[in-house]
Amino acid sequence: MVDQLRMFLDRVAAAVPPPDLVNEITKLAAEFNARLQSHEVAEYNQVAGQLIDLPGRAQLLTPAYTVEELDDQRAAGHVRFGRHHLGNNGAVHGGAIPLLFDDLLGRLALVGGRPKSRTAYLHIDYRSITPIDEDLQFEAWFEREEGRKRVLRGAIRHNERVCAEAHGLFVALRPGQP
Ligand SMILES: CCCCC/C=C\C/C=C\C/C=C\C/C=C\CCCC(=O)SCCNC(=O)CCNC(=O)[C@H](O)C(C)(C)COP(=O)(O)OP(=O)(O)OC[C@H]1O[C@@H](n2cnc3c(N)ncnc32)[C@H](O)[C@@H]1OP(=O)(O)O
Repeated sequence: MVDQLRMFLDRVAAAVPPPDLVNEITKLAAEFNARLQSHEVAEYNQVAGQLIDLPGRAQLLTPAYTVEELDDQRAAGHVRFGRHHLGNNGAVHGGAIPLLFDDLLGRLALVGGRPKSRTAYLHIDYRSITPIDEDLQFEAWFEREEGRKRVLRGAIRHNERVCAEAHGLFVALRPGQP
């Protein structure tokens, strides 16, 4: 379902459908929304975003990324942005790139039984165009840990070319802290 929804968002962004088809799809989408509404659960019971074996952990906000290497200091894998994440002229939207890094660095900050943390800051350097519809490689790693503070870095590459780099501070939450 998540794969189909990701594809649907890419198709919606890319298509200029005739009015009859727009009406038909609107009716179908309204029917799906009504059917899902009756199965709504509280945040802590939802599965979207929790399925860590699925690309992008089944969280539709992020692009479908796949983690291929992981230890308690480093993660690496690949990602592909589609038309849904297009900014313009074939390049990924500048807001979609920190979104990916927040997810990657935020997830790595939890690995190895570390307590939950929140992003205190996330700095992005846009080094070159990040293309849509291409397989890109990502890497995330720990720079240092000092008490509750975890400083992580990340990079997205298109083959040998660096597209974007990230530098983030994640602060471990105290018990009961939201
Ligand atoms: C890669 C694949 C791995 C596979 C993983 C497997 C399983 C994982 C499964 C699922 C994972 C699911 C989700 C994870 C994904 C994404 C995570 C995203 C996380 C977020 O997207 S979350 C939303 C955005 N985020 C916020 O909504 C934060 C709002 N904010 C606050 O909640 C507070 O602000 C907080 C808590 C940050 C700190 O507040 P606080 O009161 O607890 O602590 P305090 O202020 O005392 O700071 C303590 C020390 O940090 C320093 N410090 C703090 N902030 C700083 C800054 N900005 N610049 C420089 N230094 C800073 C202080 O200077 C002090 O340093 P010192 O101790 O040296 O004095």
